[in-house]
Amino acid sequence: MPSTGPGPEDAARVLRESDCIYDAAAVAGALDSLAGSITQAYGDINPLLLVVMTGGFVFAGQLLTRLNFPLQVDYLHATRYRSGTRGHEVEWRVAPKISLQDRHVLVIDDILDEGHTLHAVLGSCRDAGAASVKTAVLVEKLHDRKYQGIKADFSGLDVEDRYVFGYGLDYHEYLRNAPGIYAVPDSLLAEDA
Ligand SMILES: O=P(O)(O)OC[C@H]1O[C@H](OP(=O)(O)OP(=O)(O)O)[C@H](O)[C@@H]1O
Ligand code: HPA
Repeated sequence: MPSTGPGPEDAARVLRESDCIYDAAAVAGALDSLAGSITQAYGDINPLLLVVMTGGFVFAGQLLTRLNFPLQVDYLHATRYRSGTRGHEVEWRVAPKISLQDRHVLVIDDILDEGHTLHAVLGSCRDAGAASVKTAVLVEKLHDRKYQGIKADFSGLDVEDRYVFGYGLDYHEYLRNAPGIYAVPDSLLAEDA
């Protein structure tokens, strides 16, 4: 539980006052479609799926049960937003335990926003000797601030340029469990400043 910043009552108010842009059924449809594309690309090549914690765990969990082929799973923890809503430098907390050498690696994260996190993760996977590295995100935010024009190889849902939460995406570490993708009104975000 965070010691500073918004608390549970604030999170409840944010959930009440936010816009649901994709409900659970829409997310499930996107997951089915992503699972189909990922199965086509990876079904025969024994990939290593690398989940970017913390936000990637809900997406990864729901995606994995839709993938019916041999694969291994590991995780790493990199964070840029820490517990807030504004980005900083990418901070490494936990590295993968399984060797990436000569593996086909699929990096799984909740969102591609400005792309600094995925850019850093991709670089480190290549440095670790992966045979190939691709990325899958549940949500891609549409704006022109992408770091070095980075794109996800597999992407489920587009969102406009607003702070979003749900399905693993947090609002000050809360609301990762929200059963849809929600956008926070700018007026509430301004209260974080
Ligand atoms: O494209 P970017 O602008 O780099 O942002 C995307 C990253 O930001 C979030 O992680 P965060 O740093 O908030 O850590 P968390 O997963 O623990 O919430 C999210 O889970 C992505 O990893
Ligand atoms: O819009 C967002 N929501 C939650 N986490 C994030 N990390 C980057 N962008 C976002």
